[in-house]
Amino acid sequence: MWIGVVSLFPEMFDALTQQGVVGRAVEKQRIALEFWNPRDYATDRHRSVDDRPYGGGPGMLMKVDTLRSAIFAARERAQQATGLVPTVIYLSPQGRKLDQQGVQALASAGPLVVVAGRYEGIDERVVESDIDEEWSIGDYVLSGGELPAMVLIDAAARLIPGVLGHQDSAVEDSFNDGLLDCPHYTRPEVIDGRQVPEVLLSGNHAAIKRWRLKQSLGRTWQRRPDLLEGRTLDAEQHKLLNEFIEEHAL
Ligand SMILES: Nc1nonc1C(=O)NCc1ccc(Cl)cc1
Repeated sequence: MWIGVVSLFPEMFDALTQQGVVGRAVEKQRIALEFWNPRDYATDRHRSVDDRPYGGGPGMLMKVDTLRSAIFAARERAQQATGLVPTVIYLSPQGRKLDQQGVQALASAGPLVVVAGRYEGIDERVVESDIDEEWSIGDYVLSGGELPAMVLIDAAARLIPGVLGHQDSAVEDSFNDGLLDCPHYTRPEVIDGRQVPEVLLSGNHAAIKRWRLKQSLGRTWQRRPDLLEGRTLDAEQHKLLNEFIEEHAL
């Protein structure tokens, strides 16, 4: 997967590329990550990359010409590297809320150019003319688009074949099948008098699989009933959820 990043702080992305799943994916060339910094296109003595907002008000906006030059360069490179026209993504609280389905769509959308903004925003005409999709990672205000960009890249990278060690860990991840994750346990067997559920020590893999599905269904019902709304459960899942509800009926 080819991802271009437009950012004034490309070094922030070291957090993504220097270790972990995405780091290994970049090393194994499952993901190509390239950066364009608008500051490299600044022509004035101060190398300015911000500009004042029409209509006044506090704060600055990203300077249009340096931002657009960086986006164009990234777009050009994407086509040269992949032969495909990239999808240009802009992260902001005004965007479409990112969820696992959105991540799956972006991970299979061909090359991406991700625009990480700074200051108070970018000119609306740049959004209209150069941005294909605007996405939000949540309803809160951050200081820039770099962290949201890293969230998106990390989530998408996990879905690229061969990126995760054992592929099934991606499958069993919560939200992969639209349910919350089941509880997890590891050594020691007892923590402050709390024991590991017997079934997990039984070696009965069918029972363990069943227990985990029941827990996922039950926790989703308890904590995020909205996730169950758009979903039809098969007979087995209905049975497990009903068992869970009976066991947890107050
Ligand atoms: N929440 C979010 N989901 O995606 N992005 C955000 C966010 O707060 N971005 C901050 C931001 C975005 C653009 C610019 Cl120019 C400046 C700051």
